Amino acid sequence: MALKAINPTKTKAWEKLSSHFEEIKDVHMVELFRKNPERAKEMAIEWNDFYVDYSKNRINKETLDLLVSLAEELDLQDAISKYFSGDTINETEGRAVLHTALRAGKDDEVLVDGVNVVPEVYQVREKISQFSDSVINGSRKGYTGKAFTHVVNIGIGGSDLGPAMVTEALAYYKNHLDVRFISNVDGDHVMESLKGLDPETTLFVVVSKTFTTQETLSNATTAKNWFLKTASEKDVAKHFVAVSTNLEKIADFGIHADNVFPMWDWVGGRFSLWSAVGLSIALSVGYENYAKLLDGARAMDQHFKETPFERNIPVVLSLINIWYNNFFDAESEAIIPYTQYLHRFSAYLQQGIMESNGKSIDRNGQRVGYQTGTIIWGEPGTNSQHAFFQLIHQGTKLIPADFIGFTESLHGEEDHHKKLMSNFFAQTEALLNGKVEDVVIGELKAQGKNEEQIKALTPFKIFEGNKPTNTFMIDRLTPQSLGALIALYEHKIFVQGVVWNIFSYDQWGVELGKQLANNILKDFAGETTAEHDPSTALLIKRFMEH
Ligand SMILES: O=P(O)(O)OC[C@H]1O[C@](O)(CO)[C@@H](O)[C@@H]1O
Repeated sequence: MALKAINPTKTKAWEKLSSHFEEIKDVHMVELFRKNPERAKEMAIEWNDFYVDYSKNRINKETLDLLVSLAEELDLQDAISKYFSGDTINETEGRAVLHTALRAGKDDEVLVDGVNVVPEVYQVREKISQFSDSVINGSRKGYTGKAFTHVVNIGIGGSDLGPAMVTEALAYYKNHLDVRFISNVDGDHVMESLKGLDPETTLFVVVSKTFTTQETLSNATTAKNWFLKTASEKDVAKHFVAVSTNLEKIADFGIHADNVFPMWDWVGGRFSLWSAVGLSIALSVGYENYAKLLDGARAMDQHFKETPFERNIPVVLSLINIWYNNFFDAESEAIIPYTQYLHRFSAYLQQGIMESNGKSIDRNGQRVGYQTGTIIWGEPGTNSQHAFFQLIHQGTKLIPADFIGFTESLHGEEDHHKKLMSNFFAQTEALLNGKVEDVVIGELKAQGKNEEQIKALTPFKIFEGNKPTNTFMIDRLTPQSLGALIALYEHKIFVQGVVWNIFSYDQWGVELGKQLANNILKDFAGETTAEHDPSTALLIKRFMEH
C-alpha cells in the first residue's frame, strides 16, 4: 500500500507550530536553559552506546510535543510499518524500499511480492563471507598463482560512497589488503589509482546496480584493458568480480557467472552498502566486522521501529531539523565528526540525504509550497574549525550542526583525545552561549586597550550564540556503532520524506544531465543531433577546437 499523501502545512499541528514559532523564534537558548535546570537531562536520549543530547536547540517541551503531534497527524507510524514490511513506497519506480531487510535477523521474514527475501539475503552474505575469507587468507589466487594484495572497487554514487566511507571509517580494523576506489569517469583518476598496482595481485570489484552507468563501465573497461596488457582474456575471471542486479550485462562484460554477487531492485543505490555492494568493506575488514556493521544497523532499526516518537532518536532529530528548515528557513545542515576516520561521512550523507529529499513535487504530483531537503556539508573537527566555523559562529545564516564524538579513541592517544574532545565540547558551548558585550569589553580592558580601541573592536568580537547543535557521544567507533549511526541517518531521511510528503527513494533529477552528456558525446564524434543553447554551443566548440 502507498504512503498517505498529506500536505503537512494543512495540518492542525503545523498551524500550532506556526504560532508557537512566533513566540519562541527570538528566545535565546541560554534563557531556555535558565528557565529549566533539568533541560540538559530531559533533552537527551541514551541508547546502547549512544548518548544524544539535543538540548542545545531552539525548542522547548511544547515545540517537541507539537512536532510529535505533526508526525502523528501525518501517520508516521503507518509509514514506518509500510517501510519495514516491503510496501511499494518507492511509488514512481514501483519498488519496495528494503535496505533494512539486508540486515534482518536470519529467522526474520520480509515479504516482497509474497516471497520471503531473507533466505536469499543470507545466501549472498554467505557468498560474501566465503569469498572475502579466501581473498584475505590468500587461498584465492590471481592468474599467476599469487595471493591478492590490492582490491580496486569500481563504482559511483551509492556503489562507491558507502563502501568507500565505511572502509575509511573502519580503517583501524583493516587487514593487509590495500583497498582503493575508482569512481570518477576522469581518466586521470583512473590512471592515478592504477599507479603502482601489479596486475598479478590486483582484484577488481565492479559495482553497479544497473550495470549501465557510463562512469563505471568506462572505468571497468579501462581497468580491464590495463589488466590485459600483461594477462590474457581467460584470466579476467580470476581478477574481476561484479555486484549488480543486471546479470546479462555482466556476462557481456566478460565476468564469470561464479564471480557475480547479486543484489535486488528493492535496494536503492544510496542505501546499498549493506548488500554485496559492501563486498569491498568485507574484503578490507573481514566478514566478521562487516556482519557487526549490519548488526549495529539492525539494532538501530529496532529502536526506530519500537520506540515512542518522543524518545526515538531518528524521529526526534528529523523533527527538529524540520523545525529549522520549515520555520527558521535554515537551508543547510553541517555534519561534524570528531574523528578523522569519518572524513567521508558527510560526502556519503550528501548523496543519502540530498538525492533522497531534494524533491519539489509532492506525493500527489503537485509542486510543494514549502521547503524540503536540506543542503548537507561538513568535514571533521578540528580541521573544520580552522576552515568554515567562522561562518557558523558569526555569519548571517543559521546552520544547525550535528557534532559526532567518541568517548574513547581507538589508538589510546590520551593526550590527543583530550585535546580533540575539549574542542568538541568547546564548539557546541560557544555556539550556544556566544560571547556578550560585557565579557568582550572586560577582555579588551584586560588586554590594556584604551576606550577608543574598545569601542571600535567590540562589535566584531561579540558572538550572538543561540546556534543550534546536536551532540552525539558514542562510546567507541566500532563496526556496530558505525552501523547504528548510518542507519540513524537513513531513518532520519525517511521520516523527513514522510513529513514533507515527497518520494524519497527515486532520483529522476540525475537523469537529464546523463542524457545531455550522451548527446554531447555524439557531438564530439561528429554525429551532432542536439541543439544547444548559445553558451553551451560556444564552450563545446572551443573544447573541440583543441
Ligand atoms: O549502481 P549504479 O547503477 O551504477 O548507479 C550508481 C548511482 O547512480 C545513481 O543512480 C544516480 O547518480 C545513484 O542513485 C546510484 O547510486
